[in-house]
Parts: sequence; C-alpha cells; structure tokens
Amino acid sequence: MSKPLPHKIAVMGAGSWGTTFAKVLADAVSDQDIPVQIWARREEAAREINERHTNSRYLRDTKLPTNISASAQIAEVLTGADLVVLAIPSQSLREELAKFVQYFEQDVVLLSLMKGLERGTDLRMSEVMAEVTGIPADRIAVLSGPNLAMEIAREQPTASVVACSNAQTAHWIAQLCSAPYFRPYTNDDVLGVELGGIVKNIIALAVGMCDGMGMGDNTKSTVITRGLAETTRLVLALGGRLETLSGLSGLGDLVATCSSSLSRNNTAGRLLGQGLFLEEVNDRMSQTAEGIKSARAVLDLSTSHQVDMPITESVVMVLEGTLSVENMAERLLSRELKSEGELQK
Ligand SMILES: NC(=O)c1ccc[n+]([C@@H]2O[C@H](COP(=O)([O-])OP(=O)(O)OC[C@H]3O[C@@H](n4cnc5c(N)ncnc54)[C@H](O)[C@@H]3O)[C@@H](O)[C@H]2O)c1
Ligand SMILES: O=P(O)(O)OC[C@H](O)CO
Repeated sequence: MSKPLPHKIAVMGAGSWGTTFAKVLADAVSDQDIPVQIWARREEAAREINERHTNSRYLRDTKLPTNISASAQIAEVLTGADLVVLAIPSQSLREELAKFVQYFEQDVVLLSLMKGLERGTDLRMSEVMAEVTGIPADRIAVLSGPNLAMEIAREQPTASVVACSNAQTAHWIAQLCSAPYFRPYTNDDVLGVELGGIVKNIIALAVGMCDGMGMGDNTKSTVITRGLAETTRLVLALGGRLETLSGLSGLGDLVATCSSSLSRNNTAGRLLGQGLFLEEVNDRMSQTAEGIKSARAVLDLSTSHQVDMPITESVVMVLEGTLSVENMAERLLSRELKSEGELQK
C-alpha cells in the first residue's frame, strides 16, 4: 500500500535553497491542496513571503506560489507537518534541531537539503538528524544534485536525487517534489549521495582559487577530475557505491558547482585566489559557503579512514593559513607519481 499524501509540508530555513525548494514543492503539489509553510528566523522575512510572495533578500524578483506561507514561529510551522525539510547551515543543525524536535509529529519524515559535515563529530547531516531526534533511518532522507538555487527559482530544468535507505520513502518524497522544471531520481546510497554533495564544495573552493589566480581550463579540469577521484576514494572506503559518484549528486553537482559563478563556494575560492584573507571573504559572503567550515571535518574523516585526499588537505591548509594559494599547485604537483586508476585509499 502506498504512503498517503502529507497533510502539510514544512520547510525549515528561508534562505536561498529553502525558499527555492519550497517553490518546487508548492508547484509540484499545487493541484493537491497540500499547504507548504516556511520557517523564517526573521519576522520581516515571513511577512514579506506572506504579503508580497517574494523573498527579496535571497531570490530578488522571483514570485512565490500562493500556496506557500511563512511564519517565524517554530511550533506553528511544524504542527501538522508530516514532511519536514531542513535547509539551514549545517553547523547550526544540531542546535536548531534541539528546538524543533519537541514539535515533530509522531511519524514525521525528515528531508535534508544541506551539504555540510559537522565539525568536531565528522557526522553527515542525516546522521546528526538521527542522533538528535531518534527518528529511524527509513524516515530520514537527503536531497542532493546540481541544484544552484537561483537557476531553479527561474524554473530552468534540472534533476536531483532523493536518497533514503527505504525505497518507499524516497519515492514518496520524489513524487512530492516532481515539478515541470524539477526531476528527482531516487537512490538508496545515502552515504554516497550525501558525501558527493559535501566534498564538491571543497573541490569548488580549490577550482575557485585557481580561477582567482588566473589559471585556465586545463588546471580547473584537472582539479575537478582529481577531486572526483578523491571523493570516490572516501565514499568507497566508507561503504558507498561507485556508480553514485557518476550520477547527479556526484559528477553532476561537482561540474555545476565548479563551473558556476552562482556557486558561493566557487566564489569564496576565487576571492581567496585573488589574495583576500579568509576573514575578508567571510565578510563579503552573505550566504552559506559550506565548504569553508566542512573542509576540516572532511579531512579529519579521511584521515581516520586512511584515505588520501590531497586537494582537500591543501584547501584546509590554505583556509587555516599554513599554505599560500600560490604554493598550492606546487604542493599538489610535486607528490609521488602514481597510477591514475587507483581508487583505493
Ligand atoms: N543555495 C543553493 O543553491 C543550494 C543548493 C543546494 C544545497 N544547498 C545547501 O542548503 C543548505 C542551506 O543553504 P542556503 O543556500 O539556503 O543558505 P542561505 O545562507 O541562503 O540561508 C540559510 C538560512 O538558514 C537560516 N538559519 C536558521 N538557523 C540558523 C542559524 N542557527 N545560523 C545561521 N542561519 C540560520 C538563515 O536565517 C537563512 O535563512 C546548505 O547546506 C547548502 O549547502 C544550497
Ligand atoms: O552555492 P553553493 O556553492 O553552495 O552550491 C550550491 C549547490 O550545492 C549546487 O548544487
């Protein structure tokens, strides 16, 4: 028997992707009378969405569907929601979830849109969600793919992946976010899908650095390709599947993020490559660039599983001030020669 439609969908986070994905959901379920409600931290943001159907801070002139409402009250948004979508910065998830958990409905399904690894624990967001809420894995899913929010807000066609250990849950969510301009596939390799989305942010920082230093397409293509190789080594060492990395949440997202000036990680890398200090870059970024915070956690995770991730390691060194961007290429190119096909640790 298939799972019944939800009574209500809650989206926690009124930033760039939370608001855009709320639009995807609202467009997907528009003929089914399912309300979509966004939780915004700021009252003014909630009021703007309700009264003007816009979120101008993040999505400029995008008009949001009228079946989206917003509130700054956590209890109001979560009450009655059978699907809760989480779209806040990864490093704040644990703290925010602790406030949300008391309002979750009995059989709620959680969907993470986040692409970061928790510093200090090296946990993926789906793992933090399981740990904090006690909700079983068959009701925790992640969505990841080449999904630059601004393009999707403009309804430019794209695809994505809904990953859950339970195929029925993944299919249920995929149906709920299948819009004319958004096509979700399903996958049961949650680890592979999630890690692809996390590591590509760090590779995009590295590609941005190359760009900022004026390097050309050969260099950037080399970083993207070898970035995929080190992502693959990590995913395989942790039990994910090789084919996930050639899919939308692996290669697809890596290519989109590393080649787009809309990417915050790519932009942050470019600014570092142009010689700005990290503090200056952080000051200029008004939105979340997950790779900056996750890079150290990814390196720690790889070290604890003896996985070699030289690009990630170099990015961490640049971020932590122990390597200059100018010396990054020399550090990477002077390593011992090896066979291209080595996908093991
Ligand atoms: N923007 C994209 O194109 C995109 C696409 C795919 C995935 N993602 C991922 O989705 C997640 C959210 O990204 P986004 O683009 O919506 O970020 P954003 O910076 O645009 O918005 C983050 C939102 O979270 C809110 N928030 C709630 N609690 C917070 C707290 N404790 N600290 C700080 N902010 C808090 C902020 O007010 C803001 O509305 C990230 O993990 C990102 O990697 C983003
Ligand atoms: O803007 P970024 O760098 O956070 O990337 C956004 C999305 O993850 C692209 O899929």
